[in-house]
Amino acid sequence: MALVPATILTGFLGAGKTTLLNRILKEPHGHKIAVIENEFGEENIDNEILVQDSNEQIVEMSNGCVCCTVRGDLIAALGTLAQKRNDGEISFDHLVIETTGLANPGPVAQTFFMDDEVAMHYMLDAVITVVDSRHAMQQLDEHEEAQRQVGFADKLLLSKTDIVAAGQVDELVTRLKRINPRAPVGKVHFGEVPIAEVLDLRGFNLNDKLEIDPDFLAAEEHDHDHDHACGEHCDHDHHDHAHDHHHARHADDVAAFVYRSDRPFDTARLDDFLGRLVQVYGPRMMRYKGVIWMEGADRKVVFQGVHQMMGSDIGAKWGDGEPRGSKMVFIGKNLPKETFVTGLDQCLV
Ligand SMILES: Nc1nc2c(ncn2[C@@H]2O[C@H](COP(=O)(O)OP(=O)(O)OP(=O)(O)O)[C@@H](O)[C@H]2O)c(=O)[nH]1
Repeated sequence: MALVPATILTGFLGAGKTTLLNRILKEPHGHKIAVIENEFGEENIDNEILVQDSNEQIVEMSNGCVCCTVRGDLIAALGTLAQKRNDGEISFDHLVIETTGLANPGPVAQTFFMDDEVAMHYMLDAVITVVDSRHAMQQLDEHEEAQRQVGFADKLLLSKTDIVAAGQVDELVTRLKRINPRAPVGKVHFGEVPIAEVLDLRGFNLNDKLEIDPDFLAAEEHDHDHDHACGEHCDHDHHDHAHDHHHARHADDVAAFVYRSDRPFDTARLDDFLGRLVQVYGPRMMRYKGVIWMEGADRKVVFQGVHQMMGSDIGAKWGDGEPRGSKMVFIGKNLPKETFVTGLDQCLV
C-alpha cells in the first residue's frame, strides 16, 4: 500500500486547531482523512478517571473521515490505524495529527523518521501551524514553544483575523517571516480554509523548490549592507544588530537566515561540513533546506532536515540557460550565522 501522507497540525493554546479539525471531520470535501486528536500529558489523569479497556477511540464520521482520540502513545495509535486500514476495517488516504497547544512539534515530526513501523506506513507531508492573530504577539514574546511552532512550520495559517486591525495582522506577518521565511502564510476563518491548503503540501518532500519570502530576502540584503558598513573588525554582535534595526521589540530567539552562492560546492567538503554542523548545532537547528549546485553535477542536489536528521536527494536537471547556484535556509534557535556562512564559503570550489 502507498504511504499515507501525514500532516502535523500545531499552534498555541486556543489558536483554533480544534475548530479547523472539526470542519475537516464534518464537511463534505470528498477526502478520506484520519484525524488524530491527542491528549498527550493528560493520560495519567484520564486513566484514573476513565477506566477503559483500550486507550484510544476510533470513530467514523458521516463524511467518511475517521476520528481517533489518543490518550497516551502516539506511535501505538499510528500503528493501530495502519493495521485497521490494512485489514480493510477503516479507510483513509490522509492523516492529520493535532498536537497540544503547549507541545513542541519537533518530536512528533521526528517520529516519522525515527520509528521504522511508522515510516513503513506514513510519510510526513507538512507541519501546519495555526497562529492566533489576536494573541500571537504576546505568545511569541513569552513562550519559546510558540516560536518553535512557527519555526517548524511548512505553512502558517492565521486565525482570528476577523477581530484584529489589518495593520496588526501585517505587523504579525512581518515577524512570522523573520522567524520562518520558508512557510507561506494563509488565513483561516473559524476553521474555514480550502482543503488544498492543508493537504498534500509536500512541505517535507525532497522537491527542489525552496520558496523564500521575497520581503525577507530584501530585508536580509539590507542587513548585509548594514553589516559591511560596520567594517571588518567591528565587534558588534551582527545578528542582534540586524534584529534591533528592524524590530526593536522582537528579538526572537528562533530566527532564520539564508545562504546563497553562485559558485559550486565541493561535494566531499560540504558533506563533511554539514555533518559536523548538525552534530554541534543540530539540537538548535529546527528546520533547514537547501537546493545545491555541486561541482560537475548536471542535476540539483536537495538537502533538508530537522535537528540532527538530515537527508539529501537528487533533484531535477539544471535547465539550459538556468543560472546555477545554491540557496539554503536555516531556521533555528540562536544559530551563529557567521559560523555557518564562513564554513559554507570554505566548501565552495
Ligand atoms: N474570532 C475568531 N475566533 C476563532 C477563530 N477560530 C477559532 N476561534 C475561537 O477560538 C477559540 C479556541 O479555538 P479552538 O479551536 O478550541 O483552539 P485550539 O487551538 O484547539 O485550542 P487548544 O486545544 O486549547 O490548544 C474558540 O472559542 C473558537 O471559536 C476565528 O477565525 N475567529
